[in-house]
Amino acid sequence: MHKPVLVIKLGTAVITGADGKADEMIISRLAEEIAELNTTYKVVLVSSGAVGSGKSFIKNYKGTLIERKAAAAVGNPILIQLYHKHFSMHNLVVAQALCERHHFSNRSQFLQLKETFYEFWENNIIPVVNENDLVSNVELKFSDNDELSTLIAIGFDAETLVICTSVGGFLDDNKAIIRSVENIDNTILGYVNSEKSAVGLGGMVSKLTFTRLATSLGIQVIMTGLNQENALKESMAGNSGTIFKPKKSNLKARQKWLASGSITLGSLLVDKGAEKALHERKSLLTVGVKDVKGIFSAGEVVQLINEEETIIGVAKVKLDAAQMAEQVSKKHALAAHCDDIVLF
Ligand SMILES: N[C@@H](CCC(=O)OP(=O)(O)O)C(=O)O
Repeated sequence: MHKPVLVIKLGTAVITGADGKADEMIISRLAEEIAELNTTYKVVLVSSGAVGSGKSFIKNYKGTLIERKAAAAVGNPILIQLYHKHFSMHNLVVAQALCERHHFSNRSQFLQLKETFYEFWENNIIPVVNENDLVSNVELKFSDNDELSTLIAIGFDAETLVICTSVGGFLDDNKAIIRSVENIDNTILGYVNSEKSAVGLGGMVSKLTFTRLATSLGIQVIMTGLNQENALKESMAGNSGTIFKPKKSNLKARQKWLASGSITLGSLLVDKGAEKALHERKSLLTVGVKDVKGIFSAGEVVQLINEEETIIGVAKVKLDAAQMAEQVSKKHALAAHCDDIVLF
């Protein structure tokens, strides 16, 4: 039986209580629901909450980056033990997958990750993913687990990404949950404020950015809370939370992976001539690159930005950021091959 991939992202505020510790009631309910969903989907859990679960072990914790790293390293095993405890009651085994950015920006590393996840599913094991905070420095961090779960959903060509949040869905100006969103247009963007939960990293702005990318690549995104019985089932049936409808996408798996690079940190500013050539399916030469931003290695995916500062696509580059910067506007070196470029 073909099982589509279902990615479920759990924000810090939905799985931890006021004391910062993981809420076992929520995890137990989740285990019950996932045991059922596991019969029809290949499930991936992306769980935040490591910092919250570990921060009480760090003296005078104030939330600096180094304290967060240490707290996450303590909190991750605590969290995974809780998942193990509650999921094993439903004969489900969990595996911990701590990811870093290069596991996504480098295609061969991503394919290794993918192979291992398929091995998990073959063995009826549920991967529980989190960022490997311990070794993620400022420049290379994911912005938050909304980003990580989106990269996973795109890379695995998921049918659905469920983002579980403490607000229970996407709210309009009257704080009422909008049930269904066809297009993330200016009206929808107008409802967003930049508030975040006190404990999480990502706010609604980040959720909407990633939701827009995922839906544009054919993935249905659902935002929901978890504090009611059958929360996942109800939201997937359209009875609670918000469903963001997917767009039709004809991109192949590799092109989707390339497109997911539009949320990486590097970018190339291309001139008008190069933009025209890209639309004629030509490769990108360094002479058409006006500026280089961010840190990236050869073989990674970066955004392509035109002179009007619009993101026009993504490219897997042949040179690293320093080499690219050295060649900018001067030489006709190959910056990205046309097969490695996806325009939006
Ligand atoms: N890796 C961090 C997750 C940070 C994060 O993205 O939190 P959230 O915005 O609540 O999903 C942790 O486990 O605490």
